[in-house]
Amino acid sequence: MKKAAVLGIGLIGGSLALCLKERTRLEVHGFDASKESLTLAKAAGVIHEGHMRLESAVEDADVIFLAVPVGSTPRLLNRLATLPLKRGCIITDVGSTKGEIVRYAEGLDNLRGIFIGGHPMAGSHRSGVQAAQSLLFENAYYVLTPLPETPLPEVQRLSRLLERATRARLVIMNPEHHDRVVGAISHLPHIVAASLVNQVADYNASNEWFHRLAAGGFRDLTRVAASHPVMWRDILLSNRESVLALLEDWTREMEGIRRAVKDGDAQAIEAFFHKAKESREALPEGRKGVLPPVYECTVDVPDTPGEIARVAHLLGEKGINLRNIGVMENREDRAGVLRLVFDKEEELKKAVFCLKETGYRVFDPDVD
Ligand SMILES: NC(=O)c1ccc[n+]([C@@H]2O[C@H](COP(=O)([O-])OP(=O)(O)OC[C@H]3O[C@@H](n4cnc5c(N)ncnc54)[C@H](O)[C@@H]3O)[C@@H](O)[C@H]2O)c1
Ligand SMILES: O=C(O)C(=O)C[C@]1(C(=O)O)C=C[C@@H](O)C=C1
Repeated sequence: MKKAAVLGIGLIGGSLALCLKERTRLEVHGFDASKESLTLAKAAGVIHEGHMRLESAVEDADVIFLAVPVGSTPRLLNRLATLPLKRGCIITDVGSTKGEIVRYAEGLDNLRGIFIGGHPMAGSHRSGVQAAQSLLFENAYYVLTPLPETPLPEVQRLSRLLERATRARLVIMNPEHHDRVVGAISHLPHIVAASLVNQVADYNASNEWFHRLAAGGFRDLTRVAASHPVMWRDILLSNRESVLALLEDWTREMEGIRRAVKDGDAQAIEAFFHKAKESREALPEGRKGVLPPVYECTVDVPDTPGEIARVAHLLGEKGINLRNIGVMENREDRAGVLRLVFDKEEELKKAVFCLKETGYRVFDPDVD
């Protein structure tokens, strides 16, 4: 493989482009409807080459990634179907929904290339190439949704490429199954977060204390309500069936707790929270769950220049090897949260000790 084309150089397309540039030998070409995004991407070294014309972006490409909102993906697939793509090229996407897109691509007889649906289970409420980062997908699941007739060698070729570039965990799923699961753990939660924020915004309109007093609980719960409205509009419309079924279950759940509160049913209320606490605590997190061992911690640092270098220097002085260091993008209001990854548990332990001793606030998922 020599050339990759990434269509849509935003948060996900830009992050993928960075992964491909940093960890493969592919020449990475970007295409975007926004000239500004392309200019930014080129200037920041996210892509080798930027294109406003789709034809030149995908010409001779061995692999094509579609990274635009899911509502725009079918139109882009239509356009690809009119182009003389390289024989045997792999076309994949990163959309948050899979059923509709995979079936659409399947129906395009003229599409030269092998389509394999994809979805990296990592992201952020931020959007645009400015938010792109090459560590975004590390240790996250990356779902591929090939159909039974998709040639296995091509699925393996794409898996290997993505594994190397993103350092994610590749898994294969049926597209409809993906949509039911991701509907429950991503799409419904985004609706609920947005509805909470909207409800409180209405109260706040006549009394500003609602926003002023909003503390950790509200903020933790609603970070994703700041996500891109167009992206989420498209996701709900594309996964309509699953979302409707989930909203029905959600309404039933809310009715249950409403009734328990109304009836003063202490036992039912406690059981409601008890079940949630147990399930939340059983969620696989980092090395505690099904993901492979990751020896990592996060460190709160002041948002000032030179802080990353200071932490790296401190650890270096103690002979502690850092595998990776990155600024976490998904913790609102904590711009200075550094994620440190180590190869060995003992290195993590030494690092946590030394950082705490120096006065840093460190969060170690195994201890805290
Ligand atoms: N944001 C997340 O957390 C996340 C995570 C996983 C997957 N996804 C999926 O990734 C895709 C991209 O999301 P994102 O967060 O990177 O969005 P984004 O807004 O950051 O980037 C989208 C980019 O696509 C460009 N674009 C939009 N329509 C276009 C078109 N028709 N032709 C060319 N360029 C076009 C935009 O200019 C923008 O640069 C979506 O399908 C989304 O469902 C998002
Ligand atoms: O971290 C976030 O902000 C995200 O919303 C990421 C998130 C999610 O976990 O729901 C959002 C959409 C994707 O398709 C995959 C991941």
